[in-house]
Amino acid sequence: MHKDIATPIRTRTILEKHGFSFKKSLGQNFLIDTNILRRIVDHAELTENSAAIEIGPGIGALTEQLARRSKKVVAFEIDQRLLPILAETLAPYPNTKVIHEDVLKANVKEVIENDLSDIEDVMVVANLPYYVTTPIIMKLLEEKLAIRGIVCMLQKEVADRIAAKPGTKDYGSLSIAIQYYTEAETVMIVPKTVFVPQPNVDSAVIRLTKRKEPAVLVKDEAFFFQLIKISFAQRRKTLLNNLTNGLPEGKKRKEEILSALEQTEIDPGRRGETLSMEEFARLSDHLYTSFS
Ligand SMILES: C[S@@+](CC[C@H](N)C(=O)[O-])C[C@H]1O[C@@H](n2cnc3c(N)ncnc32)[C@H](O)[C@@H]1O
Repeated sequence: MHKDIATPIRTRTILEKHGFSFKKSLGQNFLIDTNILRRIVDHAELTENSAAIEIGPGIGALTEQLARRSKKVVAFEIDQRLLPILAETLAPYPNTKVIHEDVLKANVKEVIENDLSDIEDVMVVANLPYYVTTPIIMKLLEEKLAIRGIVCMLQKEVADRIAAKPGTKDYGSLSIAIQYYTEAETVMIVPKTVFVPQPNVDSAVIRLTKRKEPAVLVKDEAFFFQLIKISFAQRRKTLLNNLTNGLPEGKKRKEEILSALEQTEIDPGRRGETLSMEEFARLSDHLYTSFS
């Protein structure tokens, strides 16, 4: 077995040897604790027949643990300066492949079809760059990729919002958008001390297990998500207020909204944060029909 990358001394040695300096703008906070990395990988429940897609391998600390526990790892790294480092640290792991690309611009579907065509079980596992956490997760879910789920480290505050239930202060459009596609749970809280440099915020690991079907079936997905965004536009306002301000202009708009609320048995005085996803779905279908 090769020496673990993720120890404070080994990480420092590798970085110094290559004269690497962290770029805050790329969310570069590297993990230096092998135990934490192993526990992250545990939560992905990989087998020797699984593949992992990693976003932002850094110097390969998580990649190494994934390579030991799966058949193949494909990692997207935006920072060219890390490529020679990764070539060195991942040399003992021929089942790894690094793609030098911004994951937000990458064709991940094609990578799964080409590089992982022989693999049935694909998980995304990552210590995400915090400046683009939400766009990355939403991209992976909206593109309806053939993956079992996502296990990723992110800001604790974002993890709380993603896993929040109706009626709580963290519940909002992000909770619904992600829980529409997945079952979301926070599986670990991670202290700042296991990163170099230490981030300013607390971190958590979440597991998103993809649903076979979305959590609710709606007539029009785009309208459903638009309705949710509008319903949370001003959290302190009532649903009726937010909907009247946010939905497209129309002569009878307010009456239509009131009638849809009445028919779906939703009190117009409630706030968006109290509505379950099922209630939003019912309301969305009613309004969609009366608006089109
Ligand atoms: C939080 S660090 C994680 C590094 C390593 N996986 C670890 O756990 O130590 C985030 C990594 O994502 C990379 N990164 C940032 N933005 C990216 C993007 N848009 N696409 C791919 N990689 C990105 C950074 O260069 C950095 O290596």
